[in-house]
Amino acid sequence: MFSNLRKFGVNHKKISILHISNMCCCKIKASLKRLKPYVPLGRSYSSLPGLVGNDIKSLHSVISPPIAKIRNIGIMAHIDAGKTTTTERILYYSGYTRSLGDVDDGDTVTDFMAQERERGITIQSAAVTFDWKGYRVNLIDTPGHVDFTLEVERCLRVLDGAVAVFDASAGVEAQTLTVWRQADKHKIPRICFLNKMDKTGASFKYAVESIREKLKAKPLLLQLPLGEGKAFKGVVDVVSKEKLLWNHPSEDGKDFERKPLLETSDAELLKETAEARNDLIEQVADLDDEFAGLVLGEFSENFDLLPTEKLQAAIHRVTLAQTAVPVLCGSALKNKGVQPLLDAITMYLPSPEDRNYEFLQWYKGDLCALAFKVLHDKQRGPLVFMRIYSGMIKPQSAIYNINGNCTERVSRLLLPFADQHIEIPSLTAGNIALTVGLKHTATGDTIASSKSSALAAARRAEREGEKQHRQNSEAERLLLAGVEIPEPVFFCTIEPPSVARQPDLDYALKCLQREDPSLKVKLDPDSGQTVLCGMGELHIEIIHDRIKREYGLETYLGPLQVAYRETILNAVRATDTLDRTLGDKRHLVTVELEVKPIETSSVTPVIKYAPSVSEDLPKVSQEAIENGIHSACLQGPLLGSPIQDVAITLHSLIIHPGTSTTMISACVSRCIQKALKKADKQVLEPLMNLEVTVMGDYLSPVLADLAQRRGTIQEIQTRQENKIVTGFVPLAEIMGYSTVLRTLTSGSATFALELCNYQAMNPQDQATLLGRRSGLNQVL
Ligand SMILES: Nc1nc2c(ncn2[C@@H]2O[C@H](COP(=O)(O)OP(=O)(O)OP(=O)(O)O)[C@@H](O)[C@H]2O)c(=O)[nH]1
Repeated sequence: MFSNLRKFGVNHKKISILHISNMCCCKIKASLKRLKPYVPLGRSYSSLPGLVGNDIKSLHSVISPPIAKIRNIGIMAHIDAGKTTTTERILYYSGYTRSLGDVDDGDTVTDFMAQERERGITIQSAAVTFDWKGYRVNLIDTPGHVDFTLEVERCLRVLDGAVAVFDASAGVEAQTLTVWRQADKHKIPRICFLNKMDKTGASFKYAVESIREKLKAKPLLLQLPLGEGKAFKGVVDVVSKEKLLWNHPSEDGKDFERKPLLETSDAELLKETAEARNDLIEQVADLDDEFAGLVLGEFSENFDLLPTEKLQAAIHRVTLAQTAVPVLCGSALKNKGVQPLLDAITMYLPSPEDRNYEFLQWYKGDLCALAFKVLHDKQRGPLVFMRIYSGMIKPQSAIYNINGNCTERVSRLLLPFADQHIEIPSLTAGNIALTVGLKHTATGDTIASSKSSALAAARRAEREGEKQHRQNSEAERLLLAGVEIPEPVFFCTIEPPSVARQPDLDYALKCLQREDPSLKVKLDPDSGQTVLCGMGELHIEIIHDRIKREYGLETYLGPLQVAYRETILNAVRATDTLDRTLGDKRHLVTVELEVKPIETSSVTPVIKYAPSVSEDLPKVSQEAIENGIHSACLQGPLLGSPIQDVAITLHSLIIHPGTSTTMISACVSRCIQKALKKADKQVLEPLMNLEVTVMGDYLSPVLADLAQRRGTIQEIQTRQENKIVTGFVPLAEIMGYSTVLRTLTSGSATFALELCNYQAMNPQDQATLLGRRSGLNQVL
């Protein structure tokens, strides 16, 4: 581990011990993989199909494919399942790259950010556009690391369909479960690709069973593998009863043999395939009435006569309805099975018009788009990736940002093609566009053609909402993103190299926040230092790295700290009076309130008013009171952490005429602080769901170590020769875990972490933490 990290350190000239330990997060393999220096891409790309020189006319036919022929697809998976390798093969076979990229060599197209190449993990989702057999495929590569779950969810929002890639030797892994649930939430039709069929331990049967059991999905086996592990040589197409053989393993896999199974030469295999096909037909017939009619009617006697196209059409419908998932298999690394996967993407996953987006009716053909990714390009400024749901975007035109309530101008429109971008004159519904010139649009913003168009859409949405008795606000109805941004769990201070460079740091952080809404930046009110808050150690490390690389700023990070929360254990009342004369004006407020514990798991306090207060309370005073409450709850009395699980009731409020709203807020805030100080207090710490995959031989030391980390084991399952340990562990105990786990297991274990909730610390641990924070206890 450390030798790899040192390599990283050398590459970056200077790297602190802190960063080395920060790097050691979450997924051992992720950090260990391929820390390589940045090498500019020496890849060769093909030009767009049908594009002769820069001929705009031929370009027009290329950029406006019929909507039925568009597929907006994402690839999702657990880390290391092979998303990037599969994407690389897809780009190669579709003709967009002329050579094969390799994650292990750090020269893939989608991992185009420098850090991605160095660390070998996919941080940013890059949208890539290519064609396959007359279809336009926009492919978004989603990251698999737990720190970037938000990024995955945001990308899912703009997809019409997804391919879930699995490591066939591991089946369904922790991160896939998370992403699968997110895809369920956004109702995204999926197909499964069991990758790594060439790997020792690969098991088609096991992986299919784990899809059935863990994902609670109905797998439709469209293929059977020909051999497993080293013997894997191709697949059988169950639908067409053909075998597909990649006979030359050393070659690029472009050429393969597709032969019908024959009674004479493949009797056994044909029998097995015919059985699998009959099972498939029955399964699909159970889920699709139209197909059931066909099967029970003219083909009931002999399923063999059932035309392939009819079965394919029914599988398409069932996939769209999400009542089952087609399953395919292959080995991206060994160049086997990727072309049939591409066929399946075009055949079974939906086009934009197959998806029923409710909000489209409100726009009536006007522009409606979602900005799902912002990148900062040194030459061109911010580049905003947009999914267009309806209408059209043109360069040199104005657009209206609903979230930002501002009008902006698109200067240029580009077709995203990894790190090549091709200028285009317009882009229509269903497509993914890359816009240049938008100065304020951030990731997650909804775009309309103009303010009046957005207002008209809002009115239509309101009428619809009234019909269905929905209570959403105008903005909520129109905003498409709907991605909840989780609260950060880690924070640390960040300092520029000199005070003079603070504005540069502020600018860099502002840009990075536009790209990544899960990054929070705040000012420490006591020290005046800038504080970075992120979703994980790796997240903060990457932000630090990008500031150096992209903005040329060598910044210094303070120690990484866990974001604790606080709560109270009993109800308390407090009264406070603020009496201040400023100039000739007297400001006088008296407030009496009660703070009591409730269970919400939220840092937003529940606010109540006693009837005597709520009568005749002017709106401005109410706003001032609530501002005071919210600001007081941001900093608890124990650690200065946010207060969770409280309800605040205002019992009395006396305001002297002429008192400013600022003074009302200040008095309420002070009174709450007073009440919180009187209450019995409790520190809450982030508790993580942990899944460790470890060889059986190393199980005991891993369990012993987890016990020392205050971990709770929930379950230990056996998966082939591995043990899968699931449980909970406090986040504070898991920093730098990857280094320890590696030492304990000779590098053979992997782990995944996810925030579960905030739990009360026991009195002893709390006392130790408070002692450490106040400097009284320096031992730990
Ligand atoms: N044996 C085998 N190894 C594979 C296959 N596909 C990918 N790999 C290897 O698995 C490792 C991970 O592959 P990636 O393509 O980076 O996986 P990923 O899912 O994109 O990983 P992240 O971007 O880090 O989430 C690399 O070492 C690949 O060479 C396969 O079909 N067979």
